[in-house]
Amino acid sequence: MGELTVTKEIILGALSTVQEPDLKKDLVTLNMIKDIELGIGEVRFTVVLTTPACPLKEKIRKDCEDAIHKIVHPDLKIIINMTAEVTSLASQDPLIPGVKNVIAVASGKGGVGKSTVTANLAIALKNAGAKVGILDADISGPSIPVMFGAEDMQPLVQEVNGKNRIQPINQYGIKMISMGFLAPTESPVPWRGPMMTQALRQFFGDTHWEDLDYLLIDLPPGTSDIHLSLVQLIKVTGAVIVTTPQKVALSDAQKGLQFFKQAGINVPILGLIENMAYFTPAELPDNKYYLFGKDGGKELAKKYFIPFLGEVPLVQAIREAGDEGKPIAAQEVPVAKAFQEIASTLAQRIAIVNSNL
Ligand SMILES: Nc1ncnc2c1ncn2[C@@H]1O[C@H](COP(=O)(O)OP(=O)(O)OP(=O)(O)O)[C@@H](O)[C@H]1O
Repeated sequence: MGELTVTKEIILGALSTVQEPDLKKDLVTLNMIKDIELGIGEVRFTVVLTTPACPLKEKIRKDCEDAIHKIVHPDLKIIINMTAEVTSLASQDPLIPGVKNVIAVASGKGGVGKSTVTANLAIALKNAGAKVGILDADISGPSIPVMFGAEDMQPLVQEVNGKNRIQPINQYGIKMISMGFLAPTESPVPWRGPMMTQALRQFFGDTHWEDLDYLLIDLPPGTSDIHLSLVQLIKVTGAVIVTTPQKVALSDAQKGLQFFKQAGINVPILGLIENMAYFTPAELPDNKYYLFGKDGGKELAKKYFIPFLGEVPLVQAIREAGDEGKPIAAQEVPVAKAFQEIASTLAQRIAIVNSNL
């Protein structure tokens, strides 16, 4: 490569022309370039993405290569190590110091598949390499234990730093806590508001969550005392709204999202997911039947200027997987891809919200 002297500053100069497409700033300003090492005719460095689920990973890699080839030298060999460090809000909550992001998953109407979506998104984020937990905040009607085939499991209580802490259940790599692990589900306890708030506080503060990139909160349907307690107890990164496309569900979803948007609560809406968007029979995978109407979720997202995170079809396998206790995203089937894509888009949105754009 002749007389060329490449320095770290020259490499940084080239990389400062590469934009992070979502955050709209260059990689150097965003502090995403680490460990530059120069060798003979080659350069190595690390790009630290804001989430392992980043869908733009390959684009960013290619943009770095192109910038260096164009600005520094066309023949320089470039070895890039792509890693990720999930970002969090400026101050993490002292009640859960190791948890980077708290994501509320809400719906207006019951039965739209909020718990199913929570369970599958958790697994999809974990599959992408993130550390994920689920807090089942549906205190009086928990469904997470059944969906994870963990209804007979009981969390241990262990002393950590002189304090008794609940050890979350770990199933398929997801840490989780639910009232379903602690109280018998067949004899429903008549829960009152303050008791629920107390239980929720324990789920956050007395559970040994350790380090998590994303803690997903499966909220009860509607807007309840629990919703209010959640936003009062903890700093929530953002909320995801799950709806089905039919009118009754959409009008309830609207109420759900208005709850988070109201003054004094101000939780950013990360986006909307349309579940049961269309029916696809297993034997005719290319056929789509819009049983509940078409694009209702998309239109609602448009109306409220919130991102549309994606759609999940109504397929028998999703219901069966939930009933069998192994969410579909944990299985090697095509429909798992829908959750993987939504999880990437969601992770991207979280990074954007955290960068205060
Ligand atoms: N995309 C889907 N395809 C097929 N079945 C689904 C789908 N999404 C959810 N289901 C099924 O619908 C039922 C309700 O789902 P789920 O319990 O997740 O809803 P929910 O909104 O959390 O309900 P709740 O009112 O208890 O909060 C479950 O049997 C689940 O397996």
